[in-house]
Amino acid sequence: MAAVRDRRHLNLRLPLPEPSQRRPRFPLLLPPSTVTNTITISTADAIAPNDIEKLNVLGHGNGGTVYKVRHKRTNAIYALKVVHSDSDPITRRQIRREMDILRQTDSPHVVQCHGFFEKPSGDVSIVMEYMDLGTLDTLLKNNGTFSEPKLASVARQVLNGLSYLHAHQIMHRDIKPSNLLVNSNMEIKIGDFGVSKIMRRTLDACNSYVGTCAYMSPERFDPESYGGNYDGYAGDIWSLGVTLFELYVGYFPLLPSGQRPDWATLMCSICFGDPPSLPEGASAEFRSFIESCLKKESSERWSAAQLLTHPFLKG
Ligand SMILES: Nc1ncnc2c1ncn2[C@@H]1O[C@H](COP(=O)(O)OP(=O)(O)OP(=O)(O)O)[C@@H](O)[C@H]1O
Repeated sequence: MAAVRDRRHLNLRLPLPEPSQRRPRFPLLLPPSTVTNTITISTADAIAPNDIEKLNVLGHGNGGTVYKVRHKRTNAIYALKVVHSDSDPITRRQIRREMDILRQTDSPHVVQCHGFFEKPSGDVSIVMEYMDLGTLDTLLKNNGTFSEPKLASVARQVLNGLSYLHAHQIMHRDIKPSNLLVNSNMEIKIGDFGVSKIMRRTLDACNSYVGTCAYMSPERFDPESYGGNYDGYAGDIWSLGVTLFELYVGYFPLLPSGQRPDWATLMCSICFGDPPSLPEGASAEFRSFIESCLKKESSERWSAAQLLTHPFLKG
């Protein structure tokens, strides 16, 4: 197990850089990527960073701090993700990657981006739509577990987002409750593209070890045992299956309830254990849906487009 040999620290989030990765070419017209001191809300309404007032901190991620902000002139509310100039190179690379991806995505199921700016000080910021209920992780902690009808709605929306991303050769690689944003219309949008990857060629290798370990598929933990390069699209589906399972039962399903995850235990559970089974009481449709996401063999896992036709989502 090369993966075991290579890991010395118990770190659930392992964002290793990809030295060979270059900024991708985009098929769509993009805003200028050079240093700019303005935020482009629309071509007719560009605002300077000074036009934005920070209201409060919404959260901290590996990649920086997210603030709730107000546009002073229009009163519009946004979320502003800031990575400071003194952040480590990996973090700075991640926010640039996120900017690159958000520049070319346009889906109701992917968080919308309203602009970017980079201050002369080196701080890099992304202005995003504000999702007023936070993330699915917040909802789980505050409101408890999700019913099957609610999960079907979550699954349908996330799969629409994944289907869009995968059709554009973008793999998210870090699907988990805290990266799925929610608003009070119960719209779910995929966010945090810091470790995502755009596949420039169909046969591009995708073997970097990034993302949050707990939600990683078996073939990402141990690519050698699973035939070499992993399929990142199928990896996103595995992560969605774990996420939905967790929202249903209220705890991370791949470890005994309450156990603190360490890397080795996780790896054994994901790579050598059977996929978890839903508790009694789950419907046959939901059980079948989760099984279709959590096939250990990635080639047997359903794609996002296939899952959108699953009977569980028919209601
Ligand atoms: N568009 C948004 N609207 C409202 N809140 C947001 C938005 N984006 C992020 N947040 C809040 O900020 C927090 C931090 O987000 P961020 O994307 O930086 O990191 P994360 O996904 O929580 O963590 P990690 O980087 O470790 O994956 C989120 O958990 C969420 O609570």
